[in-house]
Amino acid sequence: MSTPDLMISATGLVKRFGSFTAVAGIDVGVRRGEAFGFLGPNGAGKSSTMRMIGCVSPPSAGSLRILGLDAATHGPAIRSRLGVVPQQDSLDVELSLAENLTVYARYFGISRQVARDRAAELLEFVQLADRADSKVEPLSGGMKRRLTIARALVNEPDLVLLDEPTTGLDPQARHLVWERLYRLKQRGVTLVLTTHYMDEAEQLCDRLVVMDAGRIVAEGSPSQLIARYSSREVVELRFGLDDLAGPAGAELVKALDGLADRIEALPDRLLLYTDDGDATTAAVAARSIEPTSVLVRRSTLEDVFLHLTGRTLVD
Ligand SMILES: Nc1ncnc2c1ncn2[C@@H]1O[C@H](COP(=O)(O)OP(=O)(O)OP(=O)(O)O)[C@@H](O)[C@H]1O
Repeated sequence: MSTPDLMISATGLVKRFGSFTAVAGIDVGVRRGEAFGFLGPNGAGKSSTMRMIGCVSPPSAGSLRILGLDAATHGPAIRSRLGVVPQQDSLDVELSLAENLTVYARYFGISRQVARDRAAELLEFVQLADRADSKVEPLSGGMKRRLTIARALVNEPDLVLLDEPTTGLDPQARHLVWERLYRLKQRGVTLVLTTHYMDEAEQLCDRLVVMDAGRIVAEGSPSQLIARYSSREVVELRFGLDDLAGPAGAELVKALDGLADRIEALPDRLLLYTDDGDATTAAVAARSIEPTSVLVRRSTLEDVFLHLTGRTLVD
């Protein structure tokens, strides 16, 4: 791929805090128009990576080019062309929704009239037009998030960075944010987001990297990752906690030997990775094993993460 098509190009990117290495040498290439995700648990190094990409935190080592420019030498020029949605909303609660956008627009040298028009358009886009003149304070978490997204679009960026865009939101509010982000992508905007929600990554990302302890442990589209690191289906067998603790749990796993490609033991359930969930369920029953419940589902990125790291994404 030619360099102009790469919105972000990182090679051997490192972030150290004193003797601690938060990002341990990662290579990333993000193409124009795609939605790219960093998926990983808390502490994986996602935010540290995003802050380097946002040119607010200098890399400790490695090379980083954003929009074709060197992040080390062109920070202000890059920042002026990015949209940033930080993990914590930093809205001015004293101002109205529209004023939050117009005041922010001034940082980019956008004229008052253009800022006013753009604010009206963006509030329409995030479905908050009817509250343009209300104060921010009483808004719900989901509305504040949408307003923060609108604010990030004030300078008409080609590249928007979103750090955990829906953390802390209820399911309905999350879906609304996903839907707006999807529309943004349809308009040709490149989205880069971090998340520790596998469903968010599956919904939004064309391509993603799975991060753990500062490193990239896998890369691909959600379906490629699932095909590569998991089976088509998963049979979840739930048992009482006592059934799975210690030797009893080990006995159970042994009793299931040969029924699945792979078995993962979690504190409250066993996961059987298989291409035919119903056949596996029948085979379990034939061995007179009696879990408290059985669920057959398709594999998700959560299963990919579990396979790669031996841990679940969300505790
Ligand atoms: N300013 C800092 N000084 C020291 N350590 C830091 C600093 N910022 C982050 N870290 C550490 O670096 C590691 C990676 O943090 P980071 O915030 O990048 O992870 P994350 O994947 O974004 O997780 P989260 O979802 O919790 O934000 C963590 O162990 C964190 O404690």
